Amino acid sequence: MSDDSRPSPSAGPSAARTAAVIPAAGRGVRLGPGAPKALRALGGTPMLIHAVRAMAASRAVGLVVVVAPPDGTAEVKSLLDAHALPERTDFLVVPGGQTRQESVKLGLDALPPGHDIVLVHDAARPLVPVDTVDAVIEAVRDGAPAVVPALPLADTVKQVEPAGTPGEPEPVVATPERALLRAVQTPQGFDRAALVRAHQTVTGEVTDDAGMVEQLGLTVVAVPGHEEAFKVTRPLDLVLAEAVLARRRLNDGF
Ligand SMILES: Nc1ccn([C@@H]2O[C@H](COP(=O)(O)OP(=O)(O)OP(=O)(O)O)[C@@H](O)[C@H]2O)c(=O)n1
Ligand SMILES: C[C@](O)(CO)[C@H](O)COP(=O)(O)O
Repeated sequence: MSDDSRPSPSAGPSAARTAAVIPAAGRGVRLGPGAPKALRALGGTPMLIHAVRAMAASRAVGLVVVVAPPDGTAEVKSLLDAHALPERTDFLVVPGGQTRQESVKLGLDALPPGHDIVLVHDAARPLVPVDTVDAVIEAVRDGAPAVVPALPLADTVKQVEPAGTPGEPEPVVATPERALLRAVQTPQGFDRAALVRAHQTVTGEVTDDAGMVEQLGLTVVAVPGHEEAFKVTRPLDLVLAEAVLARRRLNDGF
């Protein structure tokens, strides 16, 4: 899986101080009918296993907490047992909640002491490269309380007055300056205490964990994301993910 000769933020005495929480409890409604999204196959292997391997590929990550569909913890444990994973990494499985926010909180609650840096990574981003994971960890180690991998946008973005009914025309009210915008990915990396405080105090709808830390008034920094860290959300994303995986296998010669 990982190249042990690669320099990594994990090489060193504090190697086990980073934990990764993987929210994997969503249904995947936008992907269409079927098993919970994280359990669906990508290149013959459940998406969740790809995401777990992506986190464990970083030598900095000593523990991975998988937040499973509430009725799927036993299945997720069996999947982790059945697939090859690095021996240096510990794994925990906990049941998730009704929202992503709840699921991340349940993962955080299960974290044992001793991990000062926490990554939160969507199971739905199975193909994030290890260099991106390491860059996020490095930026947290350098002192940022919250770090997001982010990419510039290819599309122009419009702010609209949302129509009540899907398909109805929506008045455009503003065009934010694209050069100032970024599309944010995961893993997002955190000083553990800041992330825990955010999940204890911030209420209301948020779509990512860094946004919660932002609401505490703490600094969030962006590091370069990666195009292969895209989120598998709709059926076409699955086609792209299969293609990326096929290209990797070709390049790796298997
Ligand atoms: N109650 C929830 C909802 C989402 N997630 C996780 O949060 C990540 C990002 O969410 P998204 O891509 O929106 O997944 P789903 O909620 O499954 O997708 P959908 O909205 O299409 O149902 C996914 O790894 C998903 O499993 C979670 O752990 N618990
Ligand atoms: C956390 C996230 O992946 C950052 O882009 C995203 O906000 C999750 O959104 P979702 O609608 O819950 O998939």
